[in-house]
Amino acid sequence: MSTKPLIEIKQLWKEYGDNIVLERLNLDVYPGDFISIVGASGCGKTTLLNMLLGTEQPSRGAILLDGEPLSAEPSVERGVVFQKYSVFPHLTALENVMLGLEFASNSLTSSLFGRCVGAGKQAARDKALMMLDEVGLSQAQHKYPHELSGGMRQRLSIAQALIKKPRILLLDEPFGALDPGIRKDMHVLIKKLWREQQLTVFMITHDLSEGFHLGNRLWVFDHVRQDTQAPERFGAQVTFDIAIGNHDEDKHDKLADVHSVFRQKIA
Ligand SMILES: Nc1ncnc2c1ncn2[C@@H]1O[C@H](COP(=O)(O)OP(=O)(O)OP(=O)(O)O)[C@@H](O)[C@H]1O
Repeated sequence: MSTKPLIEIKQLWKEYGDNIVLERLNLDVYPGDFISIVGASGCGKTTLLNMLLGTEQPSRGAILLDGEPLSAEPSVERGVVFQKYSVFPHLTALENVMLGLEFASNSLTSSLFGRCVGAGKQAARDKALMMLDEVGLSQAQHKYPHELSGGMRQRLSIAQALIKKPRILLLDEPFGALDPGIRKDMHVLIKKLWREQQLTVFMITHDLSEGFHLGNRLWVFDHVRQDTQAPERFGAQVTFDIAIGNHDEDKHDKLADVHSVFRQKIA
């Protein structure tokens, strides 16, 4: 693994009015890290993801990408998948993935709706078909989202996020709404894509086992300081940054060690 951080989070604070959500985060993230993020509801996990995506800005401090301040809006370097599917209901699976390419090229005159014709459109279509194949959806290319199962819709969201070949993938409880069996299939898929596409991944989860199974690092968000009279007075921090590693046997032992400590903190 590279010794140079891909992302540096430096003295980062996020406040909404008087509500201090996050305080003084200092973290380095390396290319190829898969960071699982856990913590109690409302402690700022999604807020951090939004800052990494560029839809929210830090109140103080900075996030650096390759040593440079992160651009103030989403870019092709960062793909995102939410728990609720972010695909468009009136487009087929193939069209949804092609639309992902359009966002990447910053052209709103899309190959679906306008100018991009001929070779360009065919290339976009071929790329989208390959991506659908990667996520196991080639048979469903002409289906609309409402004709897909929950797991298939999340596969489609992942295809849409990855068609732009981002270096960073942001996952906000991506499998939270899926049945356990389907979740397992999704774990296999996301691990495969992480390795093949050499992604750096941030994944919020409420399932500690899932976080351990997928991640090579686990961040636990918690409040170091508490004021019960004024809960908004102190922000959450990353209180533990646990190196989980990549070997399933080691993970199993470590999970058993920390399960009882963190169980009540992440529910
Ligand atoms: N745009 C916003 N304006 C004002 N307050 C906000 C905004 N976004 C988030 N917050 C507040 O920031 C805090 C953290 O919210 P966030 O969604 O990041 O928590 P979370 O850890 O992801 O929670 P959960 O696990 O329930 O999804 C909450 O108090 C929330 O009300």
